[in-house]
Amino acid sequence: MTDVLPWLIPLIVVVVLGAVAAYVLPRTRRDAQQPPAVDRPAVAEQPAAGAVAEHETPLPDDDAGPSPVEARVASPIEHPEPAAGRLVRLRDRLARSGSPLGARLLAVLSRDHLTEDDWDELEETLLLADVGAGPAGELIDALRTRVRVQGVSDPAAVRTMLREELIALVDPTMDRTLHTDGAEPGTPGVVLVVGVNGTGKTTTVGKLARVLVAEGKAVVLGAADTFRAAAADQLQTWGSRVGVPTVRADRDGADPAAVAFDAVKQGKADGVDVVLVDTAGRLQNKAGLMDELGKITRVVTREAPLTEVLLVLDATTGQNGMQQARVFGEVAGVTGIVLTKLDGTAKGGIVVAVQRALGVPVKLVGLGEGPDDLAPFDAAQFVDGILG
Ligand SMILES: Nc1nc2c(ncn2[C@@H]2O[C@H](COP(=O)(O)OP(=O)(O)OP(=O)(O)O)[C@@H](O)[C@H]2O)c(=O)[nH]1
Repeated sequence: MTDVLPWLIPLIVVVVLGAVAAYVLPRTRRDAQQPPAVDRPAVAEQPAAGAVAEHETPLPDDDAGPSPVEARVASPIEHPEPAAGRLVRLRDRLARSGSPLGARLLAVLSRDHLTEDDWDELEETLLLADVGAGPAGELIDALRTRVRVQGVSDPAAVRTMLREELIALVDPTMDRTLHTDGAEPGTPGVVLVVGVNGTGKTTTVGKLARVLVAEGKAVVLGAADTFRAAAADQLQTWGSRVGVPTVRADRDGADPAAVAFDAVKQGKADGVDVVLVDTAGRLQNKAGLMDELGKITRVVTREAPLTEVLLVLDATTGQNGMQQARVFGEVAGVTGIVLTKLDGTAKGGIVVAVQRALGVPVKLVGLGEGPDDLAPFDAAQFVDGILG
């Protein structure tokens, strides 16, 4: 035994050292490869002297609010297709959901001699599709007059008339341009996305970022939904797929106005084309949340003018969306409507009703949960989708 000891002890030391090295070294290397969790932007500056003093809406830096952080996530970058022409998918989606609107209208109109009951049935069909009483009555009157005056009974001709009247009702003259160009030199376009809970705001911001990237635009996302913990992660995931950074708060429940402000500030500093700001879902009867929305609008405007305020409405909620639309219109100065989940309803008439209620156009529609299921709205394509 004493003969073995002199070489056994060094051997044990070598084996132990080897085991320790095998455990520690790979961990150290792995840690060195990890990107930092977050990348803090410069501390937000005060706006220029002379900016409007507003005691009830302190500037983000005065808020003891969050210090928003910008997260850039490295992952394979996707190259989405441009959005033009996507609305044709509506026909397929509606066909799958058994769109009764177009089918029922055409079934009645193809009858030989249209009676009073037939016209009532047509009007009822339009009402069931959420067109709204006023517009439904207008369409029936216009169609009735044309059918009578022109003495048309051929189903194909009646169908053409119906198509024309529906297009007129949806109003092809409305300007549906999405305003994403900066309103002033050196400022990005700023798009604020608002609406009640679960309508699809975050999803829409993510899809819209893809549309803009497909157009070759540089985009920054602002995760001003600090109310729902997972919303910022959800948004960041959308952005990272197309190489778009997300400015977010470093803690839940932070001041959303501060995050929105920092996102726009960051976008301006980076010289991007568009900043898209997601906000928390809010009920139109919750005064505090609606005040908060007003504050976001005012604070963001100090950094750059808002170029578009999009109200996201869930098409499946039908007429309930009308009251929401009106209140948001008053508080947030809505300039365009995004109607989501149009794939999940046969009641496309809500397009007409909501445009009438707000006097602003539907600019985009959601046609599904897929990343590229957001389509620019077009009156004729929409009606063709409904009529099948
Ligand atoms: N079928 C369908 N689902 C959609 C569409 N747009 C959004 N969704 C789904 O609607 C659900 C809610 O979407 P979110 O984007 O989380 O809604 P949100 O308005 O941000 O929600 P809050 O932050 O809670 O207010 C998700 O499951 C989306 O996939 C659409 O056009 N069609």
